[in-house]
Amino acid sequence: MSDRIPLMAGNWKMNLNHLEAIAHVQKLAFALADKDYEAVEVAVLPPFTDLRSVQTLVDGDKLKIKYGAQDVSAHDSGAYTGEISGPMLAKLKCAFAVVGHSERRQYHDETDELCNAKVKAAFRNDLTPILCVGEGLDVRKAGNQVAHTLAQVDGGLKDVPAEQAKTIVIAYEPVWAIGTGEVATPEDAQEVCGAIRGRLAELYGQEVADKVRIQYGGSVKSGNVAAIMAQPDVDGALIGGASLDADEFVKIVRFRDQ
Ligand SMILES: O=C(CO)COP(=O)(O)O
Repeated sequence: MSDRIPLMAGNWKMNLNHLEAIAHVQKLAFALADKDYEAVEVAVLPPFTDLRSVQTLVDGDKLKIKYGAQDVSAHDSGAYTGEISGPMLAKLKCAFAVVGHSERRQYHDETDELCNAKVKAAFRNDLTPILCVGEGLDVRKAGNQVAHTLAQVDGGLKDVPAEQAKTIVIAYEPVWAIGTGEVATPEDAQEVCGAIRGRLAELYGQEVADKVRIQYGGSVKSGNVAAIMAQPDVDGALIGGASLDADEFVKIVRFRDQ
């Protein structure tokens, strides 16, 4: 048994405006009890425009739920129209910043080099990066999922010191399993998550590798989360669609009861 505390994070993607966000977090707060937060770290990752409302609610009611952003600029300030900086997110007391989600890699051409700069920007601003990695269907069919994913881990962590690396969260999200209802089998998830931990051990030593939380993401639901979480190198889940349903998300948080 590892002493890594599972991280269940809801990636809302481009869903829920700030009023809906308040209602949703209130529902979660009402349903979740102290014992849930003791067993699992619970986080929501709303769109940028919701973050201030979520912060006000969490601060005002001293909620234990954490929150973060779905992206962060590689730059801390300046002429970067449309970007949101690490200092801005830190000022809103975000705990996390997602980096390199496959939808950003795919639709915004984000490279490993840019993801690396974003990981560093997150660390520079005391945000925990959730670095997303994972292969597409072609790569999976060719059996190259491990090599492909490890190259993304190498790229994202380039020149990141061990002191920082030990606090990163890595999310393995096979692209073919995202929003498709097609879940990787628990064995598929373990194969790649185990390989990621092995690579972290090569890069930073076993002690660091044992501290890093590795999430699985891709069509996670209350019905499949327990089997995935039973894998030794899976330390949480990054949940898209199912995180928009408060009851379902709470069930996922309580994966041990499923
Ligand atoms: O991309 C994901 C989370 O970041 C997964 O999305 P789904 O849970 O909707 O498949």
